[in-house]
Amino acid sequence: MSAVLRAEGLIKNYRRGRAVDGVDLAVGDGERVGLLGPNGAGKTTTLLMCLGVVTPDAGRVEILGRSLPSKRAAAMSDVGFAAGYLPLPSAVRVNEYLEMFGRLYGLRRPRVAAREGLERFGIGHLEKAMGTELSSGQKTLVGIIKATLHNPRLLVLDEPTASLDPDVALRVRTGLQELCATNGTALLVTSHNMVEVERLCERVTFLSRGRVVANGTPDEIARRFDRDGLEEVFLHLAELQQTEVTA
Ligand SMILES: Nc1ncnc2c1ncn2[C@@H]1O[C@H](COP(=O)(O)OP(=O)(O)OP(=O)(O)O)[C@@H](O)[C@H]1O
Repeated sequence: MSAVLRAEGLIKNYRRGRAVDGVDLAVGDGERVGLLGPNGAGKTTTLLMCLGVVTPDAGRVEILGRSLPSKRAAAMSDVGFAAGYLPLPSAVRVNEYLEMFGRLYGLRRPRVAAREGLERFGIGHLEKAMGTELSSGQKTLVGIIKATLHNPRLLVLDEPTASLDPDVALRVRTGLQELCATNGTALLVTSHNMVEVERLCERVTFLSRGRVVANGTPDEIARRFDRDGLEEVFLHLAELQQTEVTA
């Protein structure tokens, strides 16, 4: 399988210490990968280095064969990014917001793409709503739709369902599964919801204290740690991380 994302030896130091410590991460064409780990494990920092938003102290990142940072602009035309914590402007309507991004992406029919995205994630009725009229879950959905308007080869999602109730989270998962199946979009997603990751991702990379501690299918990882599913592996790793911090 050819790689849409290949990151090698990523290191990032902050004032209080090393956040990411030699991470290798790859996402194959059309592959759905979960990046997991306890709070502070280095997931967001790793994602932001893969997107060229945070500059690594060491290591390299390639997206579809284009190296960051020199080829970042070209690389990003094939990437979409959404996160639960990204704000949405309040003074525009949802369709205006999406169409504006569609035009920035250079789409020939931004209105059609916006409409399709809204239908895919089950919020067609919010097309004319103002940003101020949306719940935080609805804002998250609009952010994901924005990130997928240009049919990216790689979709990066940081905690996409963090603030969502189970019904909306299911809608996000279903929309993502449909998108990936239809367009062959590869997915790199962080989440603290292990059930969601088990359903959505074919492969999982676990981080703990900035290092990769496991990489494989959810079943392989559960077997390797002799645990019943990802939830138990997560709890085990979180406990180890906490023990190391307090030791
Ligand atoms: N901009 C920053 N400046 C200083 N330290 C930072 C910065 N961003 C992250 N860190 C530190 O780097 C470490 C990793 O943070 P990161 O946000 O990557 O973890 P995470 O796995 O995404 O955590 P969470 O699950 O809580 O979102 C943490 O110890 C954090 O305090």
